[in-house]
Amino acid sequence: MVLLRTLILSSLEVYILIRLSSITSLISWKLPTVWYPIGVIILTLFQIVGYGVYCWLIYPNFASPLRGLPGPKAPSWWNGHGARADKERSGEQKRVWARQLSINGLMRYKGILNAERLVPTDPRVIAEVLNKTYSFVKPSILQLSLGRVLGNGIIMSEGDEHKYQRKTLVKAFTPRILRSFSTIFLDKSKDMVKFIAREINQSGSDNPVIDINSWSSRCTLDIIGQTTAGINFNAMADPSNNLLEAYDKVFLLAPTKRKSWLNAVNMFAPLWIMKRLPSKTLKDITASSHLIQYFCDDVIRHKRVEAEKGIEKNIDMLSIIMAQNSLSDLELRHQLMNLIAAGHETISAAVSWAAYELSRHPEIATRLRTAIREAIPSFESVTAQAIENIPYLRSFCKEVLRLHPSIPVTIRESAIDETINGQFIPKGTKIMLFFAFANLSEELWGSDSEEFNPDRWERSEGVNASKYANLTFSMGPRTCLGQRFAMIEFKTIITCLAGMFAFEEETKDMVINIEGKITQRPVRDGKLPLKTSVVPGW
Ligand code: HEM
Repeated sequence: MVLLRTLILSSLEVYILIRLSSITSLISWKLPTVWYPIGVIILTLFQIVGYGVYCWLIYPNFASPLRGLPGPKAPSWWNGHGARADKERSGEQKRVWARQLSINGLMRYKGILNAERLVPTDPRVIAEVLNKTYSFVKPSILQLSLGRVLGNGIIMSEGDEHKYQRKTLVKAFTPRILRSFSTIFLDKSKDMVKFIAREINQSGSDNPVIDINSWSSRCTLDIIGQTTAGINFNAMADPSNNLLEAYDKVFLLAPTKRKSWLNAVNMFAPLWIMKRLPSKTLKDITASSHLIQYFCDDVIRHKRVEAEKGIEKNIDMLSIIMAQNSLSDLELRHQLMNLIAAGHETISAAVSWAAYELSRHPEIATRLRTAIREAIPSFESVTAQAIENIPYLRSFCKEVLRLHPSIPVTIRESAIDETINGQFIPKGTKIMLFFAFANLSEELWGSDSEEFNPDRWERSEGVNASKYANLTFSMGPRTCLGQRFAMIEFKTIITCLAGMFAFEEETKDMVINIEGKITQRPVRDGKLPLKTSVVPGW
């Protein structure tokens, strides 16, 4: 668009120049026609370079209406705080800056090539941005990268389209439907426990090292397949499952150095360039993305045939959405891909964090196991109803999600000139919403806000004191549609895992990285290696 505008402008300028020169006889000789397009190209290039220099050096330093906002001094005159500041996803560095500079409202920093970023540091200001939903939209760069694999489903749609899609999808999340899913949550969680117990048995050791990331990912994929479309991905029984591999590749779940480079290029380069890059990883991603699309199309086709024949199977989200007859098959494919993506990795990350915290806090693990076993006498007798009545389990799960939100940051871009906290925000400004400013706020949660302590949920501060204290599921018109679904599923998986097993770090104070493209989880060499043992007597 910018290029087209510049081209039109340059053509006009060349035309005016030539007209003027002939009128005022500034050019006494006659230019051959071939020079006209060359003139346009040269002028266009000049203007593009000029515009680039303006955005890079002049706008952020001398012209931006946001330049007076408080923020850290950039270490580089040409590259602000660099790409690393943009990549940091937990918000830890931004919280340090806000604390050092006593900023409580809006902070500004310069990212890669001096690009301006705003960071609301007060939970109320984060909420204001989230509530002005259609003024602050998902950035176009995200549309390019994520939209490319997810299609135009509920996650990436905006405005009236989003309202319409949400109204259609919300019918698949009613309490009645969620109740019917609890059997699936339970069956799959129990299957996972049996598979892990078998792995322990076969290892010949009482507490072998098990990759919990792999199990959490496979179990949650099986659950989401069954609940969204009534299909069995079979990821737990078959770890070499095509679809599981495809999801890993598309979402770059265990990024290698090479993959992170591609990821960065993918953020900026147009699709036709990405498609032509001679890279095996990229070809794999495209093939995987196609596999997921074909798979979804196939499921939709089958459902249509079944509906025509009047075959009624178990209830699932896709059937409920299709029964409304309001979406085309292509739209259904996009929604199905969105639901599988949104509901798989998020819970999988939460389960990994839960196991990691259990391994680091044996006293909490013992207390949780005792609470579960007191409420439910044996593994075979676990029921959905019993799970709902264990207060310490609820506190434990909420604390995991508070301290380790599966999606720690979300980005918005102003679609129009707007205001935040009374400050004028020009169109196109990028705003980084780090949930840690709420979830880890000392003001809201006390001086131990960064510690893992499920007991805080019994006290009156934090979430009871402010509705902005826990933003793990975001808020406003785009708040997580699957929040209740997620809580029931999470509690079910943790009941089975923590009720049956004890976890221990592979080595004392094991160093982990926090990785993932959209969700964040604890990782060591691509895995979460925890010593796992069966605790007898259940
Ligand atoms: C621990 C689990 C989960 C967490 C922490 C979580 C968190 C979030 C967050 C933070 C957003 C807002 C993202 C943004 O605006 O950029 C979101 C949106 C969404 N989530 Fe979840 N989620 C979880 C599980 C689920 C599940 C299980 C489902 C469905 C089965 C789901 C479906 C969705 C959908 C459809 C949206 C888009 C809503 C919209 O834009 O209107 N989520 N989630």
